[in-house]
Amino acid sequence: MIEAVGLTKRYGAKTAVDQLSFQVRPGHVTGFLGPNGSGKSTTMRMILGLDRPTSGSVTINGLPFRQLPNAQRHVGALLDAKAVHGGRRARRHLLSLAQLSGIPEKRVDEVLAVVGLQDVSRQRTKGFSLGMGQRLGIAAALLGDPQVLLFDEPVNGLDPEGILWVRTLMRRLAAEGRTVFVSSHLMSEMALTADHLIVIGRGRLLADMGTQEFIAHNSAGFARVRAADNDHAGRDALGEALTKAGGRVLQEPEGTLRVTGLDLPRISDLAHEAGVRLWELSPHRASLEEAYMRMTQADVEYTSTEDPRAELWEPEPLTVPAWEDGLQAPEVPRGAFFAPPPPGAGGQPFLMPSNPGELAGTDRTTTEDTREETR
Ligand SMILES: Nc1ncnc2c1ncn2[C@@H]1O[C@H](COP(=O)(O)OP(=O)(O)OP(=O)(O)O)[C@@H](O)[C@H]1O
Repeated sequence: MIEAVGLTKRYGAKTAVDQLSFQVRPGHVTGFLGPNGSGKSTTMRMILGLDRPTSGSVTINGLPFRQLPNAQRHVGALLDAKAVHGGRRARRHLLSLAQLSGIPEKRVDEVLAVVGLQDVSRQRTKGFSLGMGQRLGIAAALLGDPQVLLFDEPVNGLDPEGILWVRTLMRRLAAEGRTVFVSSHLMSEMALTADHLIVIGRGRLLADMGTQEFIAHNSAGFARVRAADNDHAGRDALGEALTKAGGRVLQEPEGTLRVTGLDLPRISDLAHEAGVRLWELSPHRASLEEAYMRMTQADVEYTSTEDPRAELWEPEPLTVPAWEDGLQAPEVPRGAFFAPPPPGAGGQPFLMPSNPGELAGTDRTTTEDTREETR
């Protein structure tokens, strides 16, 4: 287990890591996310004793890295795949690392086989592609068969087959009961690989929770409701019924409704009562990328003038339908979830359910389960 308590690092006036406290537990792949410059690498370097905290502490299995006896046998890390002397042959490089830690030579050949570099093991690393370099870095991390593994951007430069391989490897290492801590900017990959997330922004902790719970808490969930094609009257009648029942309804360009504030069974009942045939009634849950963008929005240091991320939230122009005209905007409860107001909504907040699992009956169980696991 890795445990950080009040971990802080300042470089002059710059606070790179600010009072971070978290635990990375064995048996899980824990994703470490944050915008550029948010302090991920600095945190990893402090975990590995390469940087000294200004204040606070971080331990691995109860001890600071530098106090771990034969640390390479306990902790393996990939921080910078390019940090290998280009004139060295891959096997020679691993062999010298092994010898420094008293690791037998046969382990070198084992890890070369694990990462698929056995056929190029006698080549100099300066001829290696970025992906081959990553594989070599992962081999070095695995050398001591450690219980704790840290990977900084391990899939950087890998092709789809390589990415799948890393994902499978991480999950296998965690299933063996190891502690796996991995940073990445590839959200779709993190959603598939990590079961727990630690998210930081400007050096501060933003979230420490299960991946599914993170998505549920930071995404604007809604129900998509589509009346049978050409049944415009039915759609309008349904929209009115949903609004009267307390739902908030927005209309997509082709007429599909986005509904918040009502659960799926209730929407189905209301459609039935209004005599409207439905061709679609589905929960919409945002992706990890969308949830992540939403959470870190305020903590991004480097942005282009025109922020392309805005499109992730509302790619299509939504309209407030006629049946919402003249209605008072519902009061927004504290801690509610928001999406940017759609065009024409007069700047009113788009009310999201106070319980993010509310729209998706099945998701609620998942969220609860994840919370249970987190405890
Ligand atoms: N040695 C250093 N001296 C001064 N400032 C530093 C040093 N190392 C990091 N920083 C600063 O600390 C902040 C955090 O940097 P860090 O590399 O930890 O972020 P990161 O989350 O890993 O970023 P990225 O995702 O871009 O790799 C940045 O503003 C960076 O400029």
